[in-house]
Amino acid sequence: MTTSLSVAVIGAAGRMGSAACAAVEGASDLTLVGRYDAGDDLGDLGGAEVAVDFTVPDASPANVRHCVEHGVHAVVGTTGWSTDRLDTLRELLADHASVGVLIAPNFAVGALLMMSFAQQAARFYESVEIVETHHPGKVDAPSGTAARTAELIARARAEAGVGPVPDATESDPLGARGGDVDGIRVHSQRLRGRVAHQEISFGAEGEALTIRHDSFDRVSFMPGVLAGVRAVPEHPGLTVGLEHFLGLG
Ligand SMILES: NC(=O)C1=CN([C@@H]2O[C@H](COP(=O)(O)OP(=O)(O)OC[C@H]3O[C@@H](n4cnc5c(N)ncnc54)[C@H](OP(=O)(O)O)[C@@H]3O)[C@@H](O)[C@H]2O)C=CC1
Ligand SMILES: O=C(O)C1=N[C@H](C(=O)O)C[C@H](O)C1
Repeated sequence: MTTSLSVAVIGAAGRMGSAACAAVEGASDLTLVGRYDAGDDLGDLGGAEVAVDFTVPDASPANVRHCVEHGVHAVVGTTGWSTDRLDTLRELLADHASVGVLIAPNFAVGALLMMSFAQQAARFYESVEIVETHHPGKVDAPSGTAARTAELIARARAEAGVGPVPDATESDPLGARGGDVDGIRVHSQRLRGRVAHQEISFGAEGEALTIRHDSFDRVSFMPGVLAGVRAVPEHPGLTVGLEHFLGLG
């Protein structure tokens, strides 16, 4: 007899949370036992074994703390997990050794491949910049995916001994050169009609390489969310990036 894994969704009325509820309800091996939104008491999370968090950067750490302290594994898609926040979560998890938390900047398999390909390419190109495009309802910039991609590229460049990206800009009073994540320029666009898109442009003498991923619909994230839910109970401690559950990390 197969048993069903019980799942709660926090941020259930949001764009991602509502899609996650539908995905869980559509999976024969999972049972949706709770939907929570702003102002709700998370309580025992309806007896869930795994909670999924798609809320807002300022709320997610407290939600995840609540899950961990109640022995509930967590799959987190919410952005804003800075190094400090991750360190605090690691300390908390040290006291709850059986609990697993997955923080996933992007659940779309193509986005994971895009980041992996970018890491591979990073050491071969002197120049690189990232442009991310999202729907205008997004509250944070740059996207978590762009920030993570920039970190991975910067790390790969540093390991290979590649120097700074060349850039002669001396004056940029309007910030037209974009944000700087670990020395990588990141540009954010917010456009009606878009969902989640990213393009990484590499340049070297006489050539260019462009790596692009598009999520046209939030269904693109759902196989990854469900894979995270199924795998997280088997991975106690903190995992950053779904790629580590898919053999891509
Ligand atoms: N990892 C990935 O693959 C993806 C990650 N994301 C990320 O997921 C997050 C959510 O995105 P999205 O669904 O578009 O955002 P939405 O604004 O559509 O949804 C957020 C939901 O969270 C609710 N909420 C706010 N505060 C709390 C709280 N303290 N406790 C419980 N619920 C709360 C909101 O309620 P109310 O509106 O009443 O405040 C809302 O229903 C963002 O950080 C986004 O970047 C998005 C897509 C993919
Ligand atoms: O807010 C979104 O929509 C998305 N957020 C995540 C991010 O910030 O990277 C993942 C995806 O890009 C969609």
